[in-house]
Amino acid sequence: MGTTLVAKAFGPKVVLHEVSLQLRPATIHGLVGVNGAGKTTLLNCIYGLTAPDAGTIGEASGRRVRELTGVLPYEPYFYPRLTGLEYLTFCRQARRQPMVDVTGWNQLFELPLNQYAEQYSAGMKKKLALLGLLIQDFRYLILDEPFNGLDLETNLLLREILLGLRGQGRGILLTSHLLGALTEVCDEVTVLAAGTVQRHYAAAEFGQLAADLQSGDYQQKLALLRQLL
Ligand SMILES: Nc1ncnc2c1ncn2[C@@H]1O[C@H](COP(=O)(O)OP(=O)(O)OP(=O)(O)O)[C@@H](O)[C@H]1O
Repeated sequence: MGTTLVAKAFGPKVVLHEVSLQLRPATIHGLVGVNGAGKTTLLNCIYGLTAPDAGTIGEASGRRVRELTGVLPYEPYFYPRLTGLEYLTFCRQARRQPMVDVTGWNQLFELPLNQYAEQYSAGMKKKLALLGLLIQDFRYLILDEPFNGLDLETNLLLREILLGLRGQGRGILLTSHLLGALTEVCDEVTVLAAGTVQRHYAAAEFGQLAADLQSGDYQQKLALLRQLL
């Protein structure tokens, strides 16, 4: 699955300039970049939540990306007066699949599934949205900041879950601002800067990624910080 030369502007503001990116099966692909670089916009274009102005998005089989892909938004939203369990049932039924037993999965996440989801804490909402993806059978997953807001134990569990899904052949595209989480789980990382692909790093180049992040601009900011403190 991938994008070719995708461009997107909001009014006069060009947010994506001809971005091309490939998400392969059995691969965890990290998308990083400073705040405002265009990561969420790109994910939204891939999933079809935002219409790109130019470029193509597609999958080798020709099937619609949305049919094959589950998405975890940065801030999951739940309808009012829907319990956690009702939300999970809705996830399955929306794709014409019968409900499954979620007891095992919920032993991992320990959610109060009989309570209204909108009353969950931020981390609990993220866990519920993840659970909604895990009980479906997506070939690809798009996860916007999946580690953010999860407690320490669930963060560790999520890393194992992602590696397990990769082992099943699924392709996972995720954004994160946590270098450690990225380098531990990703097979490759694409750095987006001001709406263009700045560089693509294979796993063997992750040392260079860390070095690049700490050079140039960052060193100037450190010098400024030393004056300010
Ligand atoms: N609906 C919109 N209308 C106008 N501008 C938008 C819209 N959505 C995003 N933008 C702008 O597009 C740019 C990229 O935003 P985007 O959310 O894709 O960045 P990001 O890389 O995901 O950032 P972050 O790391 O902070 O989540 C920002 O300058 C943002 O203000």
